[in-house]
Amino acid sequence: MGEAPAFFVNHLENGYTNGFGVKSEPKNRDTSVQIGDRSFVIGGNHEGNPLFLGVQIHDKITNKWSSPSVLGTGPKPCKGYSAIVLKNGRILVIKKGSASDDSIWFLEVDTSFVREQKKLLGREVVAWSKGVRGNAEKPIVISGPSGVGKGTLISMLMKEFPSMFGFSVSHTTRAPRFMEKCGVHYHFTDKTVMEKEIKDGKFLEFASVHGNLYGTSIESVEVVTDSGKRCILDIDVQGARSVKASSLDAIFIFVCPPSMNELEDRLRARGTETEEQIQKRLRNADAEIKAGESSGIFEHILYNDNLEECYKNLKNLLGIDDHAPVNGVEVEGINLPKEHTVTKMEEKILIQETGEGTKNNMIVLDLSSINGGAPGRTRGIVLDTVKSS
Ligand SMILES: Nc1nc2c(ncn2[C@@H]2O[C@H](COP(=O)(O)OP(=O)(O)O)[C@@H](O)[C@H]2O)c(=O)[nH]1
Ligand SMILES: Nc1ncnc2c1ncn2[C@@H]1O[C@H](COP(=O)(O)OP(=O)(O)O)[C@@H](O)[C@H]1O
Repeated sequence: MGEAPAFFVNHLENGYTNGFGVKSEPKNRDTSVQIGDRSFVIGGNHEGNPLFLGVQIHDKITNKWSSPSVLGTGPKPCKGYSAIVLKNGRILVIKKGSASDDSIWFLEVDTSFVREQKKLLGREVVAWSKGVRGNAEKPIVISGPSGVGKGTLISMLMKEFPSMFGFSVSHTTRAPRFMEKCGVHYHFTDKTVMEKEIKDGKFLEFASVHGNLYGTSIESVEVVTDSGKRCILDIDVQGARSVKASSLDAIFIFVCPPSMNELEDRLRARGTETEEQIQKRLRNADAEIKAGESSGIFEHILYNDNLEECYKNLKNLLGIDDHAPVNGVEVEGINLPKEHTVTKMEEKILIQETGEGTKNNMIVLDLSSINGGAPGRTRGIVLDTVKSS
């Protein structure tokens, strides 16, 4: 058998001067875990925001408190938490007495994503991801040169299977085209606002494309996946490269034109760009097609010559035919008890209901197949109740 049951919601010694700015008793609601020389205290709220649970770090060696940058959307504060240190730089945080779709959270303190963000931001970083039961189907990344037909193919898919696919609405600093709606085709935004949000860790990826800034916010992907739909991202090759390096486990498809002449004709016929912009897009297309075909990012390359044929090939590689079932979200609820103890047994977390008048049921949280992570969602959680006899 593996390691001995180990549980631990350790309160720090009384009377500490904490990062919340006051010398205080640890509050009942605060929870701390120790990793090496550091304690991570989870409680209170983040920068005075009552809707965002706070995180503080205490370094034993320097006896100093610090407030890390907190990335991702974290849990809302509640009546209490259990926390346990997992492998690979994560802390499992269980909200007491919460419904199962909001009870399991992961605070990443030393994962590759967090290490990368630390380097980028030059300061201490932690990142939240929400635990989600089961596995949604992989998001789909579609790239290809401007005018090749990505938008057309995506629209066909969304029209035919409206409850199966959802579009990740990107942010961009380019001006809206005639008929483009903010929040539907893009979130049209200001460069300084977008740069600030990138700095705040709100984006899964971003890139400068044809002279404008484009990016996928973490939220835009979460909105789609949380609704139980398969998320489609229409992003350029640089963005696809970033997504490939992130925790988002996706399918990567590159769409090629039959020829450069045909691409030019399509761009002109669309009538949405000025001559100067068309020239810029055609110049970039060459490099993009080369990168798409040879970068090793894309598992699938589609040639969009005849539209109907290309659409059929797209559906084939996504494993859907005309009678494909509509995928849904699992809704069975298991509420985590307010009073409980938590024990770790290898990859399983045993949550034992305690307290008077309870049935002493045990809930088993199986983390052996989790995937994904911050920023976004940790998927693949299995939750089961073992009734006490
Ligand atoms: N990296 C990245 N690229 C994006 C994003 N959204 C759109 N793009 C890409 O930006 C490029 C230009 O998009 P757009 O201005 O809508 O022109 P279009 O491709 O000709 O329709 C295309 O290659 C898109 O795939 C994003 O969020 N991130
Ligand atoms: N297979 C095709 N044959 C001819 N025209 C096409 C084909 N696919 C797309 N188009 C047209 O080409 C233009 C560019 O397509 P669009 O979907 O906007 O490209 P993208 O999103 O890749 O920039 C649109 O006017 C569209 O109707």
